Amino acid sequence: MNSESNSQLALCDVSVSFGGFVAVSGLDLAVDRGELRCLIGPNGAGKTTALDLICGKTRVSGGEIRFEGRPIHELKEYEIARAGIGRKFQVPSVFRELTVRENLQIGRSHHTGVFANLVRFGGSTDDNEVERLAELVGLSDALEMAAAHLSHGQTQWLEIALILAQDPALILMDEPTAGMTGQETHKTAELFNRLRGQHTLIVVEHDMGFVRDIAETISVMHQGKLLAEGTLDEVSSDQRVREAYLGSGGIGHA
Ligand SMILES: Nc1ncnc2c1ncn2[C@@H]1O[C@H](COP(=O)(O)OP(=O)(O)OP(=O)(O)O)[C@@H](O)[C@H]1O
Repeated sequence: MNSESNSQLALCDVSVSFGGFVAVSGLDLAVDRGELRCLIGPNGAGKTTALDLICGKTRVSGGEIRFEGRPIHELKEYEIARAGIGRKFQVPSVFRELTVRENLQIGRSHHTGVFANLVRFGGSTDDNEVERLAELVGLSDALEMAAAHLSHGQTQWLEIALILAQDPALILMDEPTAGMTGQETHKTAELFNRLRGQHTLIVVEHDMGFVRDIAETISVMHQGKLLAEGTLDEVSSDQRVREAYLGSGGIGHA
């Protein structure tokens, strides 16, 4: 396990309740720079809520979250994004009527105003960066295609490219392979392996085949707490983890 003091991200004794229901309770989690951390756990374990707390979508009721050595749990969502934390939600937020290229051009811009951004673009540095991002996520052949015509998997990759366009130090991904075909899931694992080390990634995922393809350290949550941490083999042979997954068909069927 990482030492919290040296970690890029550290959650220390973090809790949150919703109208009396404790969704996250005394959660400790530490992630090092450049790590690809998988966060798993049975339904309702508090995984999405943990991501919500890190990115400021939900406020902690207790405890502390530190990023790059600085407390962030009292910052506003946009301030946390500016500090270098990007979040991919389950529902993509691409501009469906615009092409992949136009989406990426907007994603590259730090200015607001969609059409103003389109007009001011066209410089070769930005073009190169847009093409590099498209290649990274496997969308080079789809650059001139309207986002509305992309497959589900391609739309998710475009969403990932839009987050990468902001170059966040830490990226939070909530079930990135949900609804993908087996082939799309495999390509997503390849993409994550390419991103490994360049950004810190925290990936909430139920697909254990995908987790096996990308995993280094796995953190297992149960009932709002960190239950176990280790390699996939270590956590899947942990008796407490097996018990937590009872009733959901076991860890392999989470
Ligand atoms: N805004 C909210 N208001 C009330 N309860 C909530 C809220 N958000 C989450 N919860 C509850 O907190 C618990 C943890 O939810 P969360 O979505 O974080 O779990 P999860 O581990 O991501 O589950 P899953 O794998 O099913 O997505 C659940 O019991 C959920 O119903």
